[in-house]
Order: sequence, then C-alpha cells, then structure tokens
Amino acid sequence: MVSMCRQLGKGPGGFYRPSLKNGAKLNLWMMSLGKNWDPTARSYGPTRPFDGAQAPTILDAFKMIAQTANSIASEFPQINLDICIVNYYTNSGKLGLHQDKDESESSLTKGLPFISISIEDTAEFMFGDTRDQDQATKINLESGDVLILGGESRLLFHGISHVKTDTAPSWLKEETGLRPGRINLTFRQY
Ligand SMILES: O=C(O)CCC(=O)C(=O)O
Ligand SMILES: [Fe+2]
Repeated sequence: MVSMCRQLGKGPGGFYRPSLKNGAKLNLWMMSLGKNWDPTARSYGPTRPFDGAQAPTILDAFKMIAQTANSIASEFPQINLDICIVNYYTNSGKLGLHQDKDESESSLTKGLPFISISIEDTAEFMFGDTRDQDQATKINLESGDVLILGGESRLLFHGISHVKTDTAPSWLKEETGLRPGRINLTFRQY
C-alpha cells in the first residue's frame, strides 16, 4: 500500500495541500481516488477544479483490503466503495474536528460505514459529539490499525490532534524508506 500510495501520489491527481473555503490550508497532503473530494466546495466530482486532474482509479488490491475489513465488522452493511481519500501527515500534521458528510444523502442516512486504515507513525485520533476538542475522546491509531465509523457513529466529529514522531514499526521504515509521518486511507461509498 505504501509504495502504491507513493507512486500514485507523484502522478496526475496525486498529493497536494488542500485549502478550505476560508482559504486556510489543511495541515496535510491529500489525494482522492475514485472520485475527487473538493474541500473548498465540500463536494465530490470526477476531476479536481484547480488542475483538472482526473481522480485516479482505486486499486483492486486496496479495495480488497477495505472490503475484508468491512466484512469482519459484520454489524455494518457492506459498502459499494467508490471513494478512497489518502492523507499524508508529516510529523507536524493535524486535522481539526469535523464530520464526514459530503457523501450522498442516502449513504449518510443509512449510516453506511467508512473504513479508515492507518500506516506508519501513530496519531492521536479524537472523536466526540461536538466540535469541542477538550471534550473529545482521544485514542491512538497505530500503523496497521483499522477504524470503522458507521451506523450511529457515522457522523461523529473526528480529527487528528497530532502525529507521534518515531513511532512507526522499524521494519516498515526499513522496507519502504518512507519519510517520517503518517498515511491514512478512508474508503467510502458516495
Ligand atoms: O487521518 C485520519 O485518521 C482521519 C482522516 C479523516 O478524518 C478524513 O479524511 O476525513
Ligand atoms: Fe474525516
């Protein structure tokens, strides 16, 4: 997954620093596979507005991993995933509390789950019922962890407070030569 993300990230539709509507740059690098998520318009489309690049196809190998995780969490329905958002955080990367609610009305009302896979350095993941960071529950997401938010938890506020330096498994660093930081992939159904 790491080498494929790196390869896709360098190509058309690859990693970039997204901005929000208010012009603020997010503290991470992002690319969208399947459909492009536009953080400024908060909507999905086939291409991204700022450079016209088509969203790269989601690799079958990625789909299989996410579908397997989805089927193990048998309390949630199996999604027909058509979006994968890949985030890369440097060690100073973070992401404020937000809800993922730009998927279709039907996907959200059914509480269809999204599947999140974390790789490399550990991050502190926050979640809660409000945007208040002090009240949020904090857990560590380590390399290889899979988190699924679905049903009643689909619209939880969530975010990343910080990435913990030098916490990735050493074998992974040796094998991939990846620079420090964290990769997160979320798989969704529009
Ligand atoms: O990096 C993470 O674990 C969360 C990513 C996220 O919330 C998102 O892409 O919407
Ligand atoms: Fe999110």
